[in-house]
Amino acid sequence: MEEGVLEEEEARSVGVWAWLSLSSLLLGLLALLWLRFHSQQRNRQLLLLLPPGPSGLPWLGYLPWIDSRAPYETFAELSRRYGRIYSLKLGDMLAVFISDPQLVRQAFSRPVFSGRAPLYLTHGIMKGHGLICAEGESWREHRRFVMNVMKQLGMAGRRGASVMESRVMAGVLEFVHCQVTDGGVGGGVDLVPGLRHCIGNIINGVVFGRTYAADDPTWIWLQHLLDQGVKQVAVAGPINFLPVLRFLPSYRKIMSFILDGQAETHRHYQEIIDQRQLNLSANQGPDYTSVVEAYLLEMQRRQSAGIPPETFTTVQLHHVLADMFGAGTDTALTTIKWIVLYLILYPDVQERIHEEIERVVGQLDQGRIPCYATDARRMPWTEATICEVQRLKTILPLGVPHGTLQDCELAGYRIPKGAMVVPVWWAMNLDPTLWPEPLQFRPERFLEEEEEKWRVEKPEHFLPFQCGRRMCIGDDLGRTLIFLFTVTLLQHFRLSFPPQFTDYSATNFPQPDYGFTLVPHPYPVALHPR
Ligand code: HEM
Repeated sequence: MEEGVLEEEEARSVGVWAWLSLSSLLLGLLALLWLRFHSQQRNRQLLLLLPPGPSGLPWLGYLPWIDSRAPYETFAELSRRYGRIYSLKLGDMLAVFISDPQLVRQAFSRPVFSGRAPLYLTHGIMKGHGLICAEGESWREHRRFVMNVMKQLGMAGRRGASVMESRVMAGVLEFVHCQVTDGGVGGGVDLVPGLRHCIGNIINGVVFGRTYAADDPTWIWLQHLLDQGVKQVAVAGPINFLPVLRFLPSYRKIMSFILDGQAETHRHYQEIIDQRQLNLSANQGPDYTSVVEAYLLEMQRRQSAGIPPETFTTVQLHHVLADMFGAGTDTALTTIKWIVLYLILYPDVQERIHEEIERVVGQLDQGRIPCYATDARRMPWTEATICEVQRLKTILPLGVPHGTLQDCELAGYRIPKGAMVVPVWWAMNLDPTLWPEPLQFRPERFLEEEEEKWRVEKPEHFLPFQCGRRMCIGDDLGRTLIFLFTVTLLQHFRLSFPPQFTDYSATNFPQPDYGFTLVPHPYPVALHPR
């Protein structure tokens, strides 16, 4: 009996040993295969060539050949010469330019392309803080968090419209009423100050949970910083690739403007944060109505759960707020400036939109205001016109560049770690193989006719908010804002140039200004009440 048990145990332990040896053998084999695969991949990558492209000068690279007023034209021209992917040196940095939407999609969906290029302004000044300049775990956590907050604020509440849409509509109505009471009717007015104030305040509401009066000195100063900051950052462009330039007197002035502005802004943000903190403590509730409140609640939650405050810090909060304000205000404002310009240049398109407004929203005296969630899909001409302006006058003609986190391969070429990857939207959005007669303004290209009704059809290669892992997180807010401004403005006014203004025609345009975004040359607007 005992012998039987011993034999059985012996057999079992032999079985266990055999099983263990077999599994270690298998694991060893797998590890070997994995190592072999990766070294093959690595060797393969080392054998691959960089994308083709023009050579440049030592130390400067291709910088001397770039058109400083319109760099997007230089890079689009090179796309036509070298094809859908090319590379060149900017100072010390390798830059890879892509002008094929499929390839942009393919690259930007991969984690290895989700970094930001190591530019002096993003890495040297912003130090990778915030959202736009961040990489790695801090970026992932903050992106997830802010996207969730934007979703919550964008959801319809118990009383119908979402916090977001109500805020947008309040800003739009303030803007339109200012135009009526300021006497801009019939004569020429500059819409930009009013637009900047109202769009800025919409973003302020979402980001900071507060708005400013138009004559508030702090707000005037913040708007000046945004306006000038965008221009100065563009002028400081070469510093990104040749940081040593910052010691030259002309650049030193720009750098101190940027750095002093940043320090002052963060000081002001801290006052808002302290105020929000007091409000939260008084309300004692888990609800928030702005990004800043949501962030403070998250910091509290992490503290009570004993999570080390490594990424959700006050410094991060300052940068996230600045990123949201900057990214949201400038892009939406610039898009609306282009839309108004095209509506004036193409009165027949303006009239079609007005017909849609009358049919779907109704005349002004009927008193209804437009609603993005319900009206947009019933107003295809309006939607198509907005898309066509976004295509033809791409406000970010070189997108927002990414950076590579590791050596990798794309389209059969080697892309080294730390390269800047630039989508050349200026070339893609004007590519005749994607958009027939690309220089023509034709909203119909976004429309399909179905049972005598128009339907908006956006091709896959239309990507104004870019795509993939870093795609814009304010796209919904941006679309809502642009739609509601356009529709409400046209519900109130017919737009034209004042008779004496002849700087623009459909075929003759003054050169746009290029800073961070592509901005139309200023123009006055005559507002004719409907
Ligand atoms: C017409 C309006 C807008 C346009 C055309 C636009 C476009 C873009 C583009 C092209 C990017 C780069 C995406 C990438 O790197 O792949 C971006 C990123 C971003 N946008 Fe927008 N945007 C608009 C409105 C907004 C608004 C309203 C907000 C928020 C208030 C916002 C917040 C951001 C942020 C935080 C990022 C950085 C995302 C990241 O790096 O992960 N944007 N936007």
